[in-house]
Amino acid sequence: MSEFKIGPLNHVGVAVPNIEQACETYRSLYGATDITTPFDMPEQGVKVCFVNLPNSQIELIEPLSEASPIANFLKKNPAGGQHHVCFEVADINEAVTEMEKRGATVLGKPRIGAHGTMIIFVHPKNSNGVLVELMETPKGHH
Ligand SMILES: CC[C@@H](C(=O)O)C(=O)SCCNC(=O)CCNC(=O)[C@H](O)C(C)(C)COP(=O)(O)OP(=O)(O)OC[C@H]1O[C@@H](n2cnc3c(N)ncnc32)[C@H](O)[C@@H]1OP(=O)(O)O
Ligand SMILES: [Co+2]
Repeated sequence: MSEFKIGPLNHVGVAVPNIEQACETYRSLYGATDITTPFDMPEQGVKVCFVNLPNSQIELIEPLSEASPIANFLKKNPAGGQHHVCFEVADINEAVTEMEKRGATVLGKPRIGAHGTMIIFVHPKNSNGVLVELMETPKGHH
């Protein structure tokens, strides 16, 4: 087996029905001060922003339409919920090859994520019910 392994936790994705209200919760309930302005990622079907923390990020995601990959999740969890965890990897193509070699189901093809690097998703059935995102480490990090 190759030496491939996951790196640091980059973010925890949280699906929310209303991103502005969720930002307000992190501000007023938890005192978060560094929250980015939400922006649309139509190719991912979500509006997204980040609650920046000293050691990681919470990624808030709101569906842009019924066709969003998070639409079903929010139907089942109308108040929102923890949606995915994201680990950094050195090389996304190596990640795809190794995940598949190790028997995991990679969902779709590598695509550009919200941090500007390539991402993939691994089906929750492969990791104890947790949807896992793997993202290439941004240049200049670590
Ligand atoms: C902001 C951009 C980017 C970034 O840069 O960080 C992102 O994070 S985008 C995040 C949103 N995008 C994605 O999630 C893409 C990958 N996801 C998918 O392809 C789908 O969401 C899915 C995982 C295949 C599920 O699709 P869905 O339409 O919900 O299918 P089902 O309802 O049939 O679900 C199948 C099965 O999986 C369970 N499930 C669904 N979502 C999750 C989840 N987030 N965590 C854990 N489990 C999940 C669902 O309950 C079903 O289970 P069973 O009923 O037991 O079969
Ligand atoms: Co994400």
